[in-house]
Amino acid sequence: MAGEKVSTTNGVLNVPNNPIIPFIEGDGTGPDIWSAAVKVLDAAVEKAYNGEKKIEWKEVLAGKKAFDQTGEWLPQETLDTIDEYLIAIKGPLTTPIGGGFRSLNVALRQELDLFACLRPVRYFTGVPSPVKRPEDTDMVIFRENTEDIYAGIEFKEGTDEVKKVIDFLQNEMGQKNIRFPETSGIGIKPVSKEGTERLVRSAIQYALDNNRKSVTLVHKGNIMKFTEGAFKSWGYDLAEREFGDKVFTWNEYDKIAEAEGREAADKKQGEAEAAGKLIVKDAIADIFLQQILTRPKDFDVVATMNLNGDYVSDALAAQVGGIGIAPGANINYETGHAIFEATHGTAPKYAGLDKVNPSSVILSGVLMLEHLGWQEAADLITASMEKTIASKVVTYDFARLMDGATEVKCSEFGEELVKNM
Ligand SMILES: NC(=O)C1=CN([C@@H]2O[C@H](COP(=O)(O)OP(=O)(O)OC[C@H]3O[C@@H](n4cnc5c(N)ncnc54)[C@H](OP(=O)(O)O)[C@@H]3O)[C@@H](O)[C@H]2O)C=CC1
Ligand SMILES: O=C(O)CCC(=O)C(=O)O
Ligand SMILES: [Mg+2]
Repeated sequence: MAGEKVSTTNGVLNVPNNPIIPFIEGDGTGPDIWSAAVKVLDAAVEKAYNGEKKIEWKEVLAGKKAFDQTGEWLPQETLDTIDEYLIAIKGPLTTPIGGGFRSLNVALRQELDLFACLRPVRYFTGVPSPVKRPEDTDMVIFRENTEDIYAGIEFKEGTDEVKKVIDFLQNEMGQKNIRFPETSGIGIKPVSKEGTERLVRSAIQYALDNNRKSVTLVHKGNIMKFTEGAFKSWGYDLAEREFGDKVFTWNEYDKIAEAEGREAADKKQGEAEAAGKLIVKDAIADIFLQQILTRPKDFDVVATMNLNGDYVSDALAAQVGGIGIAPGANINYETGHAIFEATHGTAPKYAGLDKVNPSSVILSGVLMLEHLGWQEAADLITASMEKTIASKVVTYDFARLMDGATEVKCSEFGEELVKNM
C-alpha cells in the first residue's frame, strides 16, 4: 500500500508525509462515528498542508467484525500491525458483563503495554453542562493502564480455583476477614512500583512540558495501603528523586510543617509556586470526586490507578458536556506506541442510527495529530469544533440540553465541521 511507517529514533517520532495509520472501526456506534471522523481528519490534513501530507488508513480488525471475518475477537495480526506501525486509532469495542471474553480494549492496552491512558478534559464554549462554570474544569487525566484490578486476576465463586485461593488466604496467610468464604468470588489487585513510576513520570513530564501548575496523585491509600497507598508514596519519591527542584511536593510540605510549623511550610510552597515550580500533591479518591465539582480550579494534571481513572474520566467528562465529547489516548511513552480512542463505549442502542456525537473520536484524532506533530491540522479541527458548537448545530446529546439548537445526525455534524474549517 502507498504510505510509509511512522518510526522512532532515540525516543523521537519520525513521521513521514504519508504515514500509514491502522484503525479499528469498533462495535455498536463505532462505524457511525468512525465514518464521520475519518472525513474530518482527512479534510483537516488536506487543508492544513495543501495536499502535501495525507494519512494512509489501514483497517485492522477487532471485536465483532473480526470475529465474523476471522473467528477471533482480537486477531494476532491486529496486534502485530499496530506494533509495527506504532500509532493507531480505534472506535469502541463491546465487553460482555459478568462472563464471556475479557475486555478487548484492556487487552489491547496490556498487550502493547500502553501504560498511560491520557484523557484531557476541557470545555468548549456553548456545550451544555450540569455545572455553573464548566470552563473552570481543565484537567488532564493520566490513568495507569496495565495493572490494578484490570489485570483480570479473578476467581469465580464456587469454583475449585476460588476454593484454593480462599483456603490459601485463610490457612496459610491467616486471613480472617473473608466474610462469606463459601460464596465469595475473589479479585486480585496488583499495583507495582515500576508501573506507578512510569505513569507518574509521564504525568509530571507532561505537566512540565505543558506549563501546567500541579499534578495530583489520586488514590484510596487510607484503605488499600499497599496498593493505592504505595502508589502515593512511590509517586512522591519519584517526583523528588527524578524532578528535583522542578517540583515542590506535599510530602516536602509535610516534612517542613512537622519541623518548622505550617506557616513555614505555606511560605515554602508559596515561594515554590512563585518560582514556577510544579506542585505535586495528592487527594483521596472520594473527596477528590467531590472537589472536582466544588473547586475544579484546584486541579490540573491528575495521575491515578486504572479503576479510579476509569471513574474519574467519565465523571469529569460530564462536567464539560459528557462523554460524547471526551477524547483519549493510550500511550507507551518509552516505545512510542499509541492507540487513540474515545472515552465512551459502543452505545449499542444507537448503533447504525447515524445519531451519536462523533466528537470524542474526532478529538481523539486531534490528540493523534498533535502526537504526530501535525499541530496545524489539529488546530483547524479544534477551531471548527468551537465554531460549530457556537452555531448550535449539534447532535442529539447536546441538542436535548440546549435552547434553540439545530439537531443534526452524526454524519451531518462531521460535514458541518469540514464546512466550518
Ligand atoms: N474503550 C471502549 O471501547 C469502551 C467500551 N465500552 C463498552 O461499551 C459497551 C456499552 O457500555 P455503556 O456502559 O453502555 O457505555 P457507553 O459509553 O457505550 O454508553 C452509555 C451512554 O453514554 C452516552 N454516549 C455514549 N457514546 C456517546 C456518543 N458518542 N455521543 C453521545 N452520547 C454517547 C449515551 O447516553 P444517553 O443514553 O444518555 O443518550 C449512552 O447511552 C459495553 O460493552 C462496554 O464494555 C465502554 C466504555 C469504553
Ligand atoms: O473495555 C471496556 O469495555 C470498558 C473500558 C472503559 O470503560 C474505558 O476505557 O474507559
Ligand atoms: Mg470507562
